[in-house]
Formats: sequence, C-alpha cells, structure tokens
Amino acid sequence: MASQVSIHPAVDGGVKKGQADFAGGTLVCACADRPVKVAVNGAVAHNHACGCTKCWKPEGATFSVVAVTAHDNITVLENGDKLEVVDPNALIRRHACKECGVHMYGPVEREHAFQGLDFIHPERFEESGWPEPTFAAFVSSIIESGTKPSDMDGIRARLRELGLEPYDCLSPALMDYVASWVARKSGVLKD
Ligand SMILES: N[C@@H](CCC(=O)N[C@@H](CS)C(=O)NCC(=O)O)C(=O)O
Ligand SMILES: [Zn+2]
Ligand SMILES: [Zn+2]
Repeated sequence: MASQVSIHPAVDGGVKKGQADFAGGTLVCACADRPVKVAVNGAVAHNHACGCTKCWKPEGATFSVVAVTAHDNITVLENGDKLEVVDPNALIRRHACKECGVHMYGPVEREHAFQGLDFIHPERFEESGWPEPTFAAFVSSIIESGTKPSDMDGIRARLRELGLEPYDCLSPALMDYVASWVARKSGVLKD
C-alpha cells in the first residue's frame, strides 16, 4: 500500500505541472528578518525529489525538491552576508542561510559532468510556474535520515503514485550523462 508519509509539501497534494517557458525568478530564504534573496536569470532543469541527507528539506519532508540552473544565471541580490558553505569539501558547494538553514544555491566548481551548474530548491522561488519534479533520486538514502527500511515499499509506491519514478541514485538518463562524461575524459568514448 502507498505510504501516507510526507514526501514533500510541494508534491503531497499531487505534482503541479510547471510552465514550459519558466525563465527564472527570485529565490528567498525563510527568514522573516533580512531574508537572503538570489536571482536566477534563466531556465531551470532536471527538477526532482532527492532523498539524500545533504540536500535541504523543509520541516517534516522526507525528500528535498532540487533542480539545476547554469551558474551564470545566479546573482546574490540581498543579505549575502548571511550565506555560508555547508561543506566546503562536497562536490556541490551548498550555500545556506546561517539563520534559517535554507540552501540557496550550490555550485559545482570541480571538474565533473555537472561543472558549471548550480543546484537550487525551486520551492523557494517567489514566483510560481517552475518546472515540476519528474523523478525521485537517492530514494534508499532516506533510511540514513531515519526512515525505517520496512517503510520503503510503501514510500516507493507513493512516489510512483505521484509520477515520481524512484531511483536509488540519479535517473538512468543522468547516470548515462555522467558516465559518458567520465568515458570521454578517459578516452574510452570518442564521439
Ligand atoms: N547516501 C548519501 C548520498 C549523498 C549523495 O551522493 N548525494 C548526491 C545527490 S544530491 C550528490 O550528488 N551529492 C554530491 C554532494 O553532496 O556534493 C547521503 O544520503 O548522504
Ligand atoms: Zn534565512
Ligand atoms: Zn541530494
């Protein structure tokens, strides 16, 4: 049976389709006083639910909702002094608000298939219309933050019910993209 646990407040009532022409907006943290504001001037892609322990989730959610945009699209507009990098050694350099904890943007600066992209949480947009999540990644990782292994079948059933196909790493398309990048770099893949 499908589980009743909260996947994420943005999808628990059903996944709401975004607008194909969504071209960015302003991300705002959760502070009532001096909120951090970050402009995203461009398209947002690959939105998905992520079950890993590192991505920021709102209170009560089991998954984060996270997408990417080109790093060149990102501009800190207000209160950037409140930002700190959560883990400087991680691939994704997540910039979080020190006061409320919301992750505002996370650039990949290292040589990697995702270099030049920033991870963002579209639910923090002031605007509506951002592209809807289309799959769930790192699903087994929710066990690492306290979900009982015996609840996993129900949670995967709920994700499928919402149209968010569950994967325990990234989606096959993204895994192929990353592997192709590695194979090109080593010379195994020539095209
Ligand atoms: N099982 C681990 C998985 C962490 C993980 O690999 N997260 C993915 C999805 S966000 C990733 O790409 N991490 C890179 C990073 O955190 O910099 C956890 O839950 O902490
Ligand atoms: Zn804040
Ligand atoms: Zn994650």
